[in-house]
Amino acid sequence: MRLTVIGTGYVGAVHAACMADIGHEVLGVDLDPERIAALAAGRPPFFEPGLAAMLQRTVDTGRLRFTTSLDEAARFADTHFVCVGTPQLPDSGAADLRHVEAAVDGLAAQRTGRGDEPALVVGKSTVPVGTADRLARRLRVTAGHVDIAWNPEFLREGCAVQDTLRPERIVAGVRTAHAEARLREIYSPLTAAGAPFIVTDTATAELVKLASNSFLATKISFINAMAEICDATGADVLTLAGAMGADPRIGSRFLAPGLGFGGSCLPKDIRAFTARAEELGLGESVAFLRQVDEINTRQRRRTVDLAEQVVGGSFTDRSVAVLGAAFKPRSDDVRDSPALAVAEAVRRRGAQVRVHDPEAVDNARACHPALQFALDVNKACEQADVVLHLTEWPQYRDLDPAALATVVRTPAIVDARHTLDPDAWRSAGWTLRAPGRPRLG
Ligand SMILES: NC(=O)c1ccc[n+]([C@@H]2O[C@H](COP(=O)([O-])OP(=O)(O)OC[C@H]3O[C@@H](n4cnc5c(N)ncnc54)[C@H](O)[C@@H]3O)[C@@H](O)[C@H]2O)c1
Ligand SMILES: O=c1ccn([C@@H]2O[C@H](COP(=O)(O)OP(=O)(O)O[C@H]3O[C@H](CO)[C@@H](O)[C@H](O)[C@H]3O)[C@@H](O)[C@H]2O)c(=O)[nH]1
Repeated sequence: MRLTVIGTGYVGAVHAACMADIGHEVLGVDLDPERIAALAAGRPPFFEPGLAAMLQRTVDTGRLRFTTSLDEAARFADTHFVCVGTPQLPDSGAADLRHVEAAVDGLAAQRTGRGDEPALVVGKSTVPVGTADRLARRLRVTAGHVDIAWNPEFLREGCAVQDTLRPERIVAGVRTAHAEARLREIYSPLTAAGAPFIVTDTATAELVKLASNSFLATKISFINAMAEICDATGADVLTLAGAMGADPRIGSRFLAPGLGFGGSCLPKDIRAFTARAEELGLGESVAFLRQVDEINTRQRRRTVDLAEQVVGGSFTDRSVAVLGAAFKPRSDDVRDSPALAVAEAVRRRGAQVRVHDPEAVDNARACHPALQFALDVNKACEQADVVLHLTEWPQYRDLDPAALATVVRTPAIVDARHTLDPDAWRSAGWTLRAPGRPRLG
Protein backbone atom coordinates (compact mmCIF):
# COMPACT_ATOMS: atom_id res chain seq x y z
CA MET A 1 0.00 0.00 0.00
CA ARG A 2 1.01 3.62 -0.36
CA LEU A 3 1.33 5.69 2.79
CA THR A 4 3.04 8.77 4.14
CA VAL A 5 4.73 9.45 7.47
CA ILE A 6 4.55 13.08 8.58
CA GLY A 7 7.38 13.96 10.98
CA THR A 8 10.57 11.91 10.69
CA GLY A 9 12.04 12.11 14.20
CA TYR A 10 12.75 9.10 16.43
CA VAL A 11 9.26 7.69 15.83
CA GLY A 12 8.58 8.75 12.24
CA ALA A 13 11.94 7.74 10.75
CA VAL A 14 11.70 4.27 12.30
CA HIS A 15 8.04 3.86 11.34
CA ALA A 16 8.70 4.95 7.75
CA ALA A 17 11.65 2.57 7.33
CA CYS A 18 9.83 -0.37 8.94
CA MET A 19 6.67 0.16 6.87
CA ALA A 20 8.81 0.19 3.69
CA ASP A 21 10.66 -2.88 4.94
CA ILE A 22 7.41 -4.86 5.24
CA GLY A 23 6.52 -3.97 1.66
CA HIS A 24 4.67 -0.65 1.59
CA GLU A 25 5.52 2.33 -0.61
CA VAL A 26 6.32 5.12 1.83
CA LEU A 27 6.88 8.85 1.56
CA GLY A 28 8.43 10.48 4.65
CA VAL A 29 7.72 14.17 5.21
CA ASP A 30 9.43 16.68 7.48
CA LEU A 31 9.76 20.45 7.75
CA ASP A 32 13.51 20.11 8.32
CA PRO A 33 15.28 20.02 4.93
CA GLU A 34 18.61 18.81 6.41
CA ARG A 35 16.90 15.88 8.06
CA ILE A 36 15.10 15.03 4.83
CA ALA A 37 18.33 15.23 2.79
CA ALA A 38 20.11 12.86 5.21
CA LEU A 39 17.22 10.39 5.23
CA ALA A 40 16.91 10.48 1.45
CA ALA A 41 20.59 9.55 1.27
CA GLY A 42 19.89 6.60 3.58
CA ARG A 43 21.49 8.20 6.66
CA PRO A 44 19.52 8.31 9.94
CA PRO A 45 19.75 11.72 11.66
CA PHE A 46 20.22 9.99 15.06
CA PHE A 47 21.64 6.77 16.46
CA GLU A 48 19.24 3.83 16.65
CA PRO A 49 20.51 0.25 16.38
CA GLY A 50 19.55 -1.43 13.09
CA LEU A 51 18.03 1.69 11.55
CA ALA A 52 20.93 2.70 9.27
CA ALA A 53 21.00 -0.67 7.46
CA MET A 54 17.21 -0.80 7.10
CA LEU A 55 17.03 2.77 5.84
CA GLN A 56 19.74 2.22 3.24
CA ARG A 57 18.09 -1.01 2.08
CA THR A 58 14.60 0.46 1.73
CA VAL A 59 15.78 3.69 0.11
CA ASP A 60 17.78 1.60 -2.40
CA THR A 61 14.70 -0.45 -3.35
CA GLY A 62 12.85 2.82 -4.13
CA ARG A 63 10.04 1.90 -1.69
CA LEU A 64 11.07 4.68 0.71
CA ARG A 65 11.36 8.31 -0.36
CA PHE A 66 11.41 11.63 1.47
CA THR A 67 10.13 15.15 0.85
CA THR A 68 9.52 18.45 2.62
CA SER A 69 6.28 18.99 0.69
CA LEU A 70 2.99 18.22 2.42
CA ASP A 71 1.30 18.89 -0.89
CA GLU A 72 3.26 16.04 -2.49
CA ALA A 73 2.32 13.84 0.48
CA ALA A 74 -1.40 14.59 0.07
CA ARG A 75 -1.19 13.57 -3.59
CA PHE A 76 0.97 10.50 -2.96
CA ALA A 77 -1.27 8.44 -0.67
CA ASP A 78 -4.62 8.07 1.09
CA THR A 79 -3.17 7.09 4.45
CA HIS A 80 -1.02 9.49 6.47
CA PHE A 81 0.69 8.61 9.76
CA VAL A 82 1.27 11.71 11.90
CA CYS A 83 4.44 11.33 14.01
CA VAL A 84 5.24 14.94 14.88
CA GLY A 85 6.39 16.03 18.35
CA THR A 86 4.03 16.88 21.24
CA PRO A 87 6.43 18.61 23.64
CA GLN A 88 5.61 19.85 27.11
CA LEU A 89 4.28 23.41 27.45
CA PRO A 90 6.57 25.27 29.86
CA ASP A 91 4.08 26.46 32.48
CA SER A 92 1.19 24.00 32.68
CA GLY A 93 3.08 20.82 31.70
CA ALA A 94 0.27 20.15 29.19
CA ALA A 95 1.05 18.78 25.73
CA ASP A 96 1.75 21.33 23.03
CA LEU A 97 -0.40 20.17 20.11
CA ARG A 98 0.67 22.85 17.65
CA HIS A 99 2.61 20.46 15.42
CA VAL A 100 -0.17 17.87 15.35
CA GLU A 101 -2.75 20.48 14.47
CA ALA A 102 -0.54 21.99 11.76
CA ALA A 103 0.06 18.59 10.18
CA VAL A 104 -3.60 17.49 10.30
CA ASP A 105 -4.96 20.85 9.09
CA GLY A 106 -2.31 20.96 6.38
CA LEU A 107 -3.26 17.52 5.08
CA ALA A 108 -6.97 18.32 5.16
CA ALA A 109 -6.46 21.62 3.35
CA GLN A 110 -4.29 20.12 0.61
CA ARG A 111 -6.37 17.05 -0.01
CA THR A 112 -7.03 16.95 -3.70
CA GLY A 113 -9.57 14.12 -3.77
CA ARG A 114 -7.97 10.84 -4.80
CA GLY A 115 -10.90 8.50 -5.54
CA ASP A 116 -14.11 8.30 -3.50
CA GLU A 117 -12.73 7.01 -0.22
CA PRO A 118 -11.76 9.54 2.43
CA ALA A 119 -8.12 10.09 3.21
CA LEU A 120 -7.20 8.52 6.53
CA VAL A 121 -5.08 10.52 8.98
CA VAL A 122 -3.61 8.17 11.59
CA GLY A 123 -2.13 9.85 14.66
CA LYS A 124 0.85 8.11 16.23
CA SER A 125 1.99 11.05 18.35
CA THR A 126 1.20 10.86 22.08
CA VAL A 127 -1.74 13.20 22.73
CA PRO A 128 -4.19 14.04 25.53
CA VAL A 129 -7.29 11.87 25.63
CA GLY A 130 -9.98 13.50 23.49
CA THR A 131 -7.63 14.96 20.88
CA ALA A 132 -8.78 12.83 17.95
CA ASP A 133 -12.44 13.63 18.64
CA ARG A 134 -11.60 17.32 18.80
CA LEU A 135 -9.63 17.18 15.56
CA ALA A 136 -12.44 15.24 13.89
CA ARG A 137 -14.98 17.92 14.86
CA ARG A 138 -12.68 20.57 13.42
CA LEU A 139 -12.06 18.63 10.21
CA ARG A 140 -15.75 18.05 9.60
CA VAL A 141 -16.06 21.80 9.21
CA THR A 142 -13.15 22.17 6.83
CA ALA A 143 -12.86 18.85 5.03
CA GLY A 144 -15.53 16.15 5.19
CA HIS A 145 -13.38 13.88 3.07
CA VAL A 146 -10.90 13.12 5.85
CA ASP A 147 -11.26 10.34 8.44
CA ILE A 148 -9.13 10.22 11.58
CA ALA A 149 -7.78 7.33 13.66
CA TRP A 150 -5.32 7.05 16.54
CA ASN A 151 -2.68 4.32 16.58
CA PRO A 152 -0.35 5.16 19.48
CA GLU A 153 3.30 4.21 19.26
CA PHE A 154 4.89 2.08 22.00
CA LEU A 155 8.45 1.71 20.68
CA ARG A 156 11.39 2.16 23.03
CA GLU A 157 14.45 4.03 21.86
CA GLY A 158 17.44 1.72 21.60
CA CYS A 159 15.29 -1.16 20.30
CA ALA A 160 12.85 0.82 18.17
CA VAL A 161 13.24 -1.25 15.01
CA GLN A 162 12.56 -4.52 16.77
CA ASP A 163 9.66 -2.99 18.74
CA THR A 164 8.08 -1.81 15.47
CA LEU A 165 8.51 -5.08 13.60
CA ARG A 166 7.51 -7.27 16.56
CA PRO A 167 5.18 -5.11 18.65
CA GLU A 168 3.63 -6.50 21.82
CA ARG A 169 0.35 -4.99 20.63
CA ILE A 170 -1.01 -2.75 17.92
CA VAL A 171 -3.76 -0.48 19.22
CA ALA A 172 -6.09 0.86 16.53
CA GLY A 173 -8.41 3.60 17.76
CA VAL A 174 -10.92 4.07 14.95
CA ARG A 175 -14.13 5.93 14.16
CA THR A 176 -15.13 3.94 11.06
CA ALA A 177 -15.00 0.37 9.71
CA HIS A 178 -13.10 1.76 6.76
CA ALA A 179 -10.28 2.99 9.01
CA GLU A 180 -10.12 -0.36 10.80
CA ALA A 181 -9.91 -2.25 7.51
CA ARG A 182 -7.16 -0.02 6.22
CA LEU A 183 -5.07 -0.34 9.38
CA ARG A 184 -5.57 -4.12 9.42
CA GLU A 185 -4.28 -4.28 5.85
CA ILE A 186 -1.24 -2.08 6.57
CA TYR A 187 -0.23 -4.12 9.60
CA SER A 188 -1.13 -7.54 8.16
CA PRO A 189 2.54 -8.66 7.85
CA LEU A 190 2.99 -7.96 11.57
CA THR A 191 -0.30 -9.49 12.73
CA ALA A 192 0.39 -12.57 10.56
CA ALA A 193 3.60 -12.95 12.59
CA GLY A 194 1.58 -12.88 15.82
CA ALA A 195 1.24 -9.21 16.85
CA PRO A 196 -2.10 -8.72 18.68
CA PHE A 197 -4.36 -6.15 16.99
CA ILE A 198 -6.63 -4.36 19.46
CA VAL A 199 -9.47 -2.31 17.98
CA THR A 200 -10.99 0.44 20.06
CA ASP A 201 -12.43 3.96 19.89
CA THR A 202 -9.95 6.82 19.56
CA ALA A 203 -10.27 8.06 23.19
CA THR A 204 -9.42 4.60 24.56
CA ALA A 205 -6.45 4.32 22.19
CA GLU A 206 -5.09 7.68 23.35
CA LEU A 207 -5.60 6.62 26.96
CA VAL A 208 -3.86 3.25 26.51
CA LYS A 209 -0.72 5.17 25.67
CA LEU A 210 -0.87 7.61 28.59
CA ALA A 211 -1.95 4.95 31.08
CA SER A 212 0.85 2.61 29.97
CA ASN A 213 3.57 5.23 30.32
CA SER A 214 2.12 6.36 33.65
CA PHE A 215 2.15 2.79 34.93
CA LEU A 216 5.76 2.25 33.84
CA ALA A 217 6.83 5.52 35.46
CA THR A 218 4.99 4.56 38.67
CA LYS A 219 6.76 1.21 38.80
CA ILE A 220 10.17 2.89 38.51
CA SER A 221 9.36 5.52 41.14
CA PHE A 222 7.95 2.85 43.45
CA ILE A 223 11.24 0.96 43.51
CA ASN A 224 13.21 4.19 43.88
CA ALA A 225 11.07 5.15 46.88
CA MET A 226 11.97 1.74 48.30
CA ALA A 227 15.65 2.57 47.67
CA GLU A 228 15.23 5.59 49.95
CA ILE A 229 13.80 3.31 52.64
CA CYS A 230 16.71 0.91 52.11
CA ASP A 231 19.24 3.70 52.62
CA ALA A 232 17.64 4.57 55.95
CA THR A 233 17.31 1.01 57.21
CA GLY A 234 20.30 -0.94 55.88
CA ALA A 235 18.16 -3.03 53.51
CA ASP A 236 19.35 -3.69 49.95
CA VAL A 237 17.20 -2.43 47.06
CA LEU A 238 18.62 -4.79 44.42
CA THR A 239 17.82 -7.87 46.50
CA LEU A 240 14.42 -6.36 47.28
CA ALA A 241 13.64 -5.71 43.59
CA GLY A 242 14.76 -9.22 42.65
CA ALA A 243 12.58 -10.82 45.30
CA MET A 244 9.56 -8.63 44.48
CA GLY A 245 9.96 -9.23 40.75
CA ALA A 246 10.05 -13.00 41.25
CA ASP A 247 6.31 -12.76 41.91
CA PRO A 248 4.83 -12.88 38.38
CA ARG A 249 1.97 -10.65 39.51
CA ILE A 250 4.58 -7.93 40.04
CA GLY A 251 7.19 -8.88 37.42
CA SER A 252 10.81 -7.79 37.33
CA ARG A 253 10.67 -5.51 34.26
CA PHE A 254 10.74 -1.76 34.94
CA LEU A 255 11.74 -2.42 38.52
CA ALA A 256 15.38 -1.38 38.07
CA PRO A 257 16.18 1.19 40.78
CA GLY A 258 18.78 3.94 40.42
CA LEU A 259 18.76 7.34 38.88
CA GLY A 260 15.16 7.18 37.68
CA PHE A 261 13.51 7.81 34.35
CA GLY A 262 14.23 10.48 31.78
CA GLY A 263 13.88 10.85 28.04
CA SER A 264 11.35 12.54 25.85
CA CYS A 265 8.39 10.42 26.95
CA LEU A 266 7.82 9.27 30.53
CA PRO A 267 8.46 12.63 32.27
CA LYS A 268 6.49 14.72 29.80
CA ASP A 269 3.68 12.20 29.43
CA ILE A 270 2.88 11.95 33.15
CA ARG A 271 2.83 15.76 33.34
CA ALA A 272 0.61 16.09 30.28
CA PHE A 273 -1.71 13.39 31.64
CA THR A 274 -1.96 15.23 34.96
CA ALA A 275 -2.72 18.50 33.17
CA ARG A 276 -5.42 16.84 31.06
CA ALA A 277 -7.01 15.16 34.10
CA GLU A 278 -7.11 18.50 35.90
CA GLU A 279 -8.74 20.07 32.83
CA LEU A 280 -11.41 17.36 33.08
CA GLY A 281 -11.91 18.13 36.79
CA LEU A 282 -10.30 14.77 37.65
CA GLY A 283 -6.99 15.93 39.07
CA GLU A 284 -7.48 13.77 42.17
CA SER A 285 -7.72 10.57 40.12
CA VAL A 286 -4.12 10.90 39.02
CA ALA A 287 -2.73 13.01 41.88
CA PHE A 288 -0.26 10.18 42.62
CA LEU A 289 1.51 11.00 39.34
CA ARG A 290 2.81 14.22 40.90
CA GLN A 291 4.46 12.09 43.58
CA VAL A 292 5.82 9.75 40.92
CA ASP A 293 7.39 12.79 39.27
CA GLU A 294 8.76 14.15 42.56
CA ILE A 295 10.27 10.82 43.61
CA ASN A 296 11.88 10.62 40.19
CA THR A 297 13.42 14.10 40.36
CA ARG A 298 14.63 13.41 43.88
CA GLN A 299 16.80 10.50 42.68
CA ARG A 300 18.91 12.98 40.70
CA ARG A 301 19.48 15.09 43.84
CA ARG A 302 20.21 12.01 45.94
CA THR A 303 22.88 10.93 43.46
CA VAL A 304 24.51 14.37 43.54
CA ASP A 305 24.45 14.33 47.37
CA LEU A 306 25.95 10.84 47.50
CA ALA A 307 28.75 11.89 45.13
CA GLU A 308 29.42 14.99 47.22
CA GLN A 309 29.67 12.83 50.33
CA VAL A 310 32.16 10.55 48.55
CA VAL A 311 34.45 13.49 47.68
CA GLY A 312 34.48 14.65 51.29
CA GLY A 313 31.53 17.01 51.53
CA SER A 314 32.26 19.65 48.89
CA PHE A 315 32.77 19.67 45.14
CA THR A 316 34.94 22.78 45.20
CA ASP A 317 38.23 22.02 43.38
CA ARG A 318 37.11 18.45 42.75
CA SER A 319 37.28 16.72 39.43
CA VAL A 320 34.32 14.49 38.53
CA ALA A 321 34.12 11.97 35.69
CA VAL A 322 30.66 11.14 34.37
CA LEU A 323 30.05 7.92 32.44
CA GLY A 324 26.97 8.34 30.28
CA ALA A 325 25.09 11.30 28.81
CA ALA A 326 22.20 9.68 26.90
CA PHE A 327 18.94 9.19 28.84
CA LYS A 328 19.38 5.45 28.34
CA PRO A 329 21.91 3.13 26.71
CA ARG A 330 21.85 2.35 22.95
CA SER A 331 20.51 5.84 22.18
CA ASP A 332 22.05 9.23 21.47
CA ASP A 333 18.95 11.01 22.79
CA VAL A 334 19.73 13.45 25.61
CA ARG A 335 16.25 14.90 26.06
CA ASP A 336 15.63 15.17 29.84
CA SER A 337 18.65 12.96 30.47
CA PRO A 338 19.07 12.14 34.20
CA ALA A 339 22.82 11.73 33.62
CA LEU A 340 23.21 15.25 32.22
CA ALA A 341 20.98 16.72 34.92
CA VAL A 342 23.33 15.23 37.53
CA ALA A 343 26.46 16.32 35.64
CA GLU A 344 25.13 19.88 35.40
CA ALA A 345 24.15 19.98 39.10
CA VAL A 346 27.60 18.74 40.13
CA ARG A 347 29.21 21.41 37.95
CA ARG A 348 27.01 24.08 39.49
CA ARG A 349 28.14 22.96 42.95
CA GLY A 350 31.72 23.77 41.97
CA ALA A 351 33.25 20.64 40.42
CA GLN A 352 35.09 20.30 37.14
CA VAL A 353 33.05 17.75 35.19
CA ARG A 354 34.15 15.62 32.24
CA VAL A 355 31.48 13.53 30.53
CA HIS A 356 31.89 10.45 28.35
CA ASP A 357 29.24 8.74 26.23
CA PRO A 358 29.69 6.31 23.34
CA GLU A 359 27.08 8.00 21.11
CA ALA A 360 25.58 11.11 22.69
CA VAL A 361 28.51 13.52 23.10
CA ASP A 362 27.53 15.78 20.18
CA ASN A 363 23.92 16.11 21.32
CA ALA A 364 25.01 16.60 24.95
CA ARG A 365 27.56 19.29 24.05
CA ALA A 366 24.89 21.22 22.11
CA CYS A 367 22.62 21.44 25.19
CA HIS A 368 25.29 21.69 27.90
CA PRO A 369 28.12 23.82 26.54
CA ALA A 370 29.51 24.47 30.05
CA LEU A 371 30.32 20.79 30.61
CA GLN A 372 33.53 19.22 29.30
CA PHE A 373 33.40 16.10 27.17
CA ALA A 374 35.83 13.28 26.45
CA LEU A 375 35.78 10.78 23.63
CA ASP A 376 37.30 7.95 25.64
CA VAL A 377 36.70 6.73 29.16
CA ASN A 378 40.32 7.11 30.29
CA LYS A 379 40.38 10.76 29.24
CA ALA A 380 37.15 11.42 31.11
CA CYS A 381 38.51 9.73 34.25
CA GLU A 382 42.00 11.27 34.25
CA GLN A 383 42.79 12.53 37.78
CA ALA A 384 39.13 12.28 38.82
CA ASP A 385 38.22 12.42 42.50
CA VAL A 386 35.08 10.39 41.81
CA VAL A 387 33.57 8.59 38.82
CA LEU A 388 29.78 8.68 38.40
CA HIS A 389 28.22 5.82 36.44
CA LEU A 390 24.96 7.36 35.24
CA THR A 391 23.89 5.62 32.00
CA GLU A 392 24.27 1.86 31.88
CA TRP A 393 25.98 1.35 28.50
CA PRO A 394 27.13 -2.31 28.30
CA GLN A 395 30.74 -1.21 27.64
CA TYR A 396 30.93 0.39 31.09
CA ARG A 397 30.10 -2.98 32.66
CA ASP A 398 33.14 -4.40 30.85
CA LEU A 399 35.62 -1.76 32.09
CA ASP A 400 38.76 -3.04 33.81
CA PRO A 401 38.63 -1.50 37.32
CA ALA A 402 42.32 -2.22 37.99
CA ALA A 403 43.41 -0.37 34.85
CA LEU A 404 41.05 2.56 35.54
CA ALA A 405 42.37 2.83 39.11
CA THR A 406 45.75 3.92 37.67
CA VAL A 407 44.10 6.80 35.76
CA VAL A 408 42.00 8.48 38.48
CA ARG A 409 43.25 10.52 41.45
CA THR A 410 41.02 8.64 43.92
CA PRO A 411 39.48 5.24 43.07
CA ALA A 412 35.90 6.06 44.09
CA ILE A 413 32.82 5.35 42.01
CA VAL A 414 29.07 5.92 42.41
CA ASP A 415 27.10 3.31 40.49
CA ALA A 416 23.73 4.99 40.08
CA ARG A 417 22.54 2.31 37.63
CA HIS A 418 23.50 -0.82 39.57
CA THR A 419 25.08 -2.64 36.65
CA LEU A 420 28.71 -2.73 37.82
CA ASP A 421 29.99 -5.72 39.78
CA PRO A 422 30.75 -4.31 43.27
CA ASP A 423 33.08 -7.20 44.17
CA ALA A 424 35.25 -6.71 41.07
CA TRP A 425 35.58 -2.97 41.67
CA ARG A 426 36.22 -3.24 45.39
CA SER A 427 38.82 -5.97 44.99
CA ALA A 428 40.63 -3.63 42.57
CA GLY A 429 40.85 -1.06 45.38
CA TRP A 430 37.80 1.08 44.61
CA THR A 431 35.26 2.54 47.00
CA LEU A 432 31.93 1.78 45.33
CA ARG A 433 28.71 3.42 46.52
CA ALA A 434 25.24 2.89 45.09
CA PRO A 435 21.89 4.47 46.07
CA GLY A 436 19.68 2.05 47.99
CA ARG A 437 22.61 -0.27 48.84
CA PRO A 438 23.93 1.18 52.11
CA ARG A 439 25.90 -1.95 53.07
CA LEU A 440 28.23 -1.44 50.11
CA GLY A 441 29.40 1.85 51.59
N1 LIG B 1 10.72 9.04 20.96
C1 LIG B 1 10.05 7.98 21.34
O1 LIG B 1 10.63 6.99 21.78
C2 LIG B 1 8.54 7.92 21.23
C3 LIG B 1 7.89 6.69 21.36
C4 LIG B 1 6.49 6.66 21.28
C5 LIG B 1 5.76 7.81 21.05
N2 LIG B 1 6.43 8.99 20.95
C6 LIG B 1 5.64 10.19 20.63
O2 LIG B 1 5.73 10.37 19.21
C7 LIG B 1 5.78 11.77 18.87
C8 LIG B 1 7.06 12.08 18.11
O3 LIG B 1 8.16 11.85 18.96
P1 LIG B 1 9.67 11.92 18.41
O4 LIG B 1 10.54 11.56 19.55
O5 LIG B 1 9.78 11.16 17.14
O6 LIG B 1 9.78 13.50 18.09
P2 LIG B 1 10.96 14.26 17.34
O7 LIG B 1 11.00 15.60 17.92
O8 LIG B 1 12.18 13.40 17.31
O9 LIG B 1 10.45 14.35 15.82
C9 LIG B 1 9.38 15.12 15.40
C10 LIG B 1 9.62 15.53 13.95
O10 LIG B 1 8.44 16.13 13.43
C11 LIG B 1 8.82 17.19 12.56
N3 LIG B 1 7.66 18.09 12.36
C12 LIG B 1 7.11 18.96 13.26
N4 LIG B 1 6.04 19.56 12.72
C13 LIG B 1 5.89 19.06 11.47
C14 LIG B 1 4.96 19.26 10.41
N5 LIG B 1 3.91 20.13 10.55
N6 LIG B 1 5.12 18.60 9.26
C15 LIG B 1 6.16 17.72 9.11
N7 LIG B 1 7.06 17.48 10.07
C16 LIG B 1 6.93 18.13 11.24
C17 LIG B 1 10.02 17.81 13.25
O11 LIG B 1 10.79 18.58 12.34
C18 LIG B 1 10.74 16.54 13.77
O12 LIG B 1 11.68 16.07 12.83
C19 LIG B 1 5.62 12.49 20.21
O13 LIG B 1 4.25 12.72 20.43
C20 LIG B 1 6.14 11.49 21.23
O14 LIG B 1 5.59 11.70 22.52
C21 LIG B 1 7.79 9.09 21.00
O1 LIG C 1 13.45 -0.35 35.33
C1 LIG C 1 13.70 0.71 34.75
C2 LIG C 1 13.40 0.93 33.38
C3 LIG C 1 13.70 2.16 32.81
N1 LIG C 1 14.29 3.14 33.55
C4 LIG C 1 14.55 4.46 32.94
O2 LIG C 1 13.35 4.92 32.36
C5 LIG C 1 13.59 5.73 31.21
C6 LIG C 1 12.76 5.28 30.04
O3 LIG C 1 13.20 4.00 29.60
P1 LIG C 1 12.42 3.21 28.45
O4 LIG C 1 10.99 3.15 28.81
O5 LIG C 1 13.12 1.95 28.22
O6 LIG C 1 12.69 4.16 27.21
P2 LIG C 1 11.78 5.06 26.25
O7 LIG C 1 12.41 4.95 24.92
O8 LIG C 1 11.60 6.39 26.88
O9 LIG C 1 10.36 4.31 26.15
C7 LIG C 1 9.21 4.68 26.92
O10 LIG C 1 8.55 5.78 26.35
C8 LIG C 1 8.16 5.59 24.97
C9 LIG C 1 7.57 6.89 24.48
O11 LIG C 1 6.26 7.07 24.88
C10 LIG C 1 7.18 4.42 24.90
O12 LIG C 1 6.82 4.21 23.53
C11 LIG C 1 7.83 3.16 25.47
O13 LIG C 1 6.90 2.08 25.45
C12 LIG C 1 8.27 3.46 26.90
O14 LIG C 1 8.96 2.32 27.45
C13 LIG C 1 15.10 5.66 30.98
O15 LIG C 1 15.69 6.83 31.50
C14 LIG C 1 15.54 4.44 31.78
O16 LIG C 1 16.87 4.55 32.26
C15 LIG C 1 14.59 2.93 34.89
O17 LIG C 1 15.11 3.81 35.58
N2 LIG C 1 14.28 1.71 35.47
